[in-house]
Amino acid sequence: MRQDQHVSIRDLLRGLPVFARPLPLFAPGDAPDHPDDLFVSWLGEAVAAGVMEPHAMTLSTVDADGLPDTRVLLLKDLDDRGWQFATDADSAKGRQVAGQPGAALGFYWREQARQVRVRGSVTPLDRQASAGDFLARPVGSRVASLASRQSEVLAGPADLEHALAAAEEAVRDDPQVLCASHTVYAVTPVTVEFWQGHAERRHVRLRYRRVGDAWIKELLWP
Ligand SMILES: Cc1cc2nc3c(=O)[nH]c(=O)nc-3n(C[C@H](O)[C@H](O)[C@H](O)COP(=O)(O)O)c2cc1C
Repeated sequence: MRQDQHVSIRDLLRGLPVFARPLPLFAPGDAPDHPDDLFVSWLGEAVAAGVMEPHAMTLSTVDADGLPDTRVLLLKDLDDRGWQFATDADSAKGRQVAGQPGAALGFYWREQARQVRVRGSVTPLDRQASAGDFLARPVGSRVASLASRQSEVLAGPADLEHALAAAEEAVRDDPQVLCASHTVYAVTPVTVEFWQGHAERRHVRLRYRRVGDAWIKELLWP
């Protein structure tokens, strides 16, 4: 990169507005005792505010060499079993969580300058739950999962086309066919942090920390 290009990119980045819009207020004193309840309430507010894909979240994991990795996934459910996502157990992330179950989730709802961070450990749900999740997906998604060797090197588009055609046929022959590697995982949190951005950087941070069966709420310096 040339020096003059670098200067103009830096100027571009530093000139971009941040949080220059009306933002919601967050009164942490009124927050519920359980982080899931606050998440559900914030998610509802994100949906109402028109946030695109508010259920999209980063999942960060660590590989066998201790190198972090991250990617975006969809949150599929949230209940007593944890914060759930579905993916291929043979994918990079599937192998990473099998070796090192520590993981983090991150949501960013830019329209509201809200961030939610979850840290905890990942465990697969039982085969029945994963099978049920798989069969509930639209046929195109099932075909794509059956065809995919997610995260492996793809030699060329033709290989994908062949795999998709074979998967389509398999689903036509047996609409109940399962994808053995399709797995629902649950993150059991140890901390969940809610962050409300503020134009003058008076951000509000509320962290829930699990102690035994209880949740401790604490404010954090922004
Ligand atoms: C908005 C969005 C939603 C996604 N949802 C999923 C998902 O639910 N499950 C999944 O396996 N990949 C999903 N992906 C693709 C992943 O980001 C990623 O490319 C893929 O899972 C392979 O990741 P890996 O190689 O680290 O295992 C999504 C991507 C985006 C941008």
